Amino acid sequence: MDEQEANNKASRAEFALGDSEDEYRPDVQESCITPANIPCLFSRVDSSDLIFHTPKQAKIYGKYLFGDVLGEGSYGKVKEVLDTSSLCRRAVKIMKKRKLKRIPNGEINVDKEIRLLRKLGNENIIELVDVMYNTEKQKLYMVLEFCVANLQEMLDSSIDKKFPDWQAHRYFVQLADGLEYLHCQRVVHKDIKPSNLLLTSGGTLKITDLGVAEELDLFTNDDICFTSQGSPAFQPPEIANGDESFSGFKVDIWSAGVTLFNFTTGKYPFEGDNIYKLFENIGKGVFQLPKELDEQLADLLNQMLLYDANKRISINQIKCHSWYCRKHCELQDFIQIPGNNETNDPHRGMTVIQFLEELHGRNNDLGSEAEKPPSTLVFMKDSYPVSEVKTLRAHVPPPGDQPSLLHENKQNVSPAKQQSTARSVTNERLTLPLDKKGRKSSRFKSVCDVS
Ligand SMILES: Nc1ncnc2c1ncn2[C@@H]1O[C@H](COP(=O)(O)OP(=O)(O)OP(=O)(O)O)[C@@H](O)[C@H]1O
Repeated sequence: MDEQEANNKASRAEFALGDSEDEYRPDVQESCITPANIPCLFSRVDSSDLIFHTPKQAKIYGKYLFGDVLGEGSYGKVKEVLDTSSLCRRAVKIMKKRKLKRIPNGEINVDKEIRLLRKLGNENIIELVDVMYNTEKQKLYMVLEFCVANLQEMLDSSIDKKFPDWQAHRYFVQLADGLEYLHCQRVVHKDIKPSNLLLTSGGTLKITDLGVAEELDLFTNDDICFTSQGSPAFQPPEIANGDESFSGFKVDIWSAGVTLFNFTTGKYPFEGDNIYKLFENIGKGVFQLPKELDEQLADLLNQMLLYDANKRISINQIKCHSWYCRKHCELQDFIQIPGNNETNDPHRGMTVIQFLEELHGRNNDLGSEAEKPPSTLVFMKDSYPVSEVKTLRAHVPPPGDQPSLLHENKQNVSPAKQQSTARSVTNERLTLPLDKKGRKSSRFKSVCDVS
């Protein structure tokens, strides 16, 4: 037997297994390898257990580069996108025509939402940036300003499902501003609830989802409505009792009252095992406020959840109420925006980065540490074009190089600097009146060249 053959024999024997699946016996002779032993070498896997990880492909539609799914509603998915011309982070609601046809009033509601959002413009109302229609795929894209979270997610993530008083007050003030604007434009929202209140990374509240909103006749003096399609737990007694007509504005006041109740107690004023029981309870209008609740807050809630809509507090009166006008000390810890469970990202960073890297390459090819372009922490407000960011230090790549990209790159920043930056951001946000988030990642990005 020559040396080569001896080596082969030895290596074959190395893989001959013993009785136990994990035990291998280098001493077992080649003759011991039989077809019966083979299953021990390759454990059997059912085809249904096989998961193929096909790499995600970058997708561009129009000038938008698509990122991950942000959430899904009854009308369709909402995805994060990057406007490649302005470098603004956006959200796009994708709706299939076929699905809209199956939803009662689906197409009418979407048409109405687009029409309304196009004409509205207020800091506390979500901005519609663009609308696109793909005739081939029969899909409608509503490009919206980007928000980092909705208030329902934040409530769900907190231990007792509520906000501290001052944080609830901060959101409620913005909700009242947004509602006041809508009512001045003679628009009744009809579906105010925490999941329809979004937050930008700067902590600004945005009222969204105007799919069931109603634009009142400009030439009449009243706010009488005849239909409602809002979420049951947030509906007032006049709707639960099936009144034929009702004041639209007072419906929004009631829903905002249920929302404030939920913000501050973690509960709902009316509950029921099914919609009939729930409407029966709302219809009676009797609810309990927790005894420990702040007196002024209890008074405001009682006035917002007044059974008689004619006597229910108006938005102007809310803005003069003592709880509303009072300064609220930021004593308790605030409820932070939870991380993204899907992507395991505690900071909800930009999900388009992976696709930018796929399209333009990673920054692996950078030379030595000394040759790397400077990496700078910049304040990047999600809705501002990067060109407006004063602290941005642009690296102009040599001709022929790939274009520079926005890239999250914390490695180039010392841990001490990261920590101190995070601290100052948190403190800064705590003192800002509209700030709620207090986290660094979505606001702070580092910019480095990727070539
Ligand atoms: N502009 C946005 N920025 C970031 N996330 C958003 C934006 N708009 C919606 N989302 C998220 O996408 C998800 C789906 O929103 P969508 O408005 O389609 O449905 P919904 O209001 O949750 O449900 P439904 O439409 O059934 O009432 C939600 O989790 C919402 O927080």
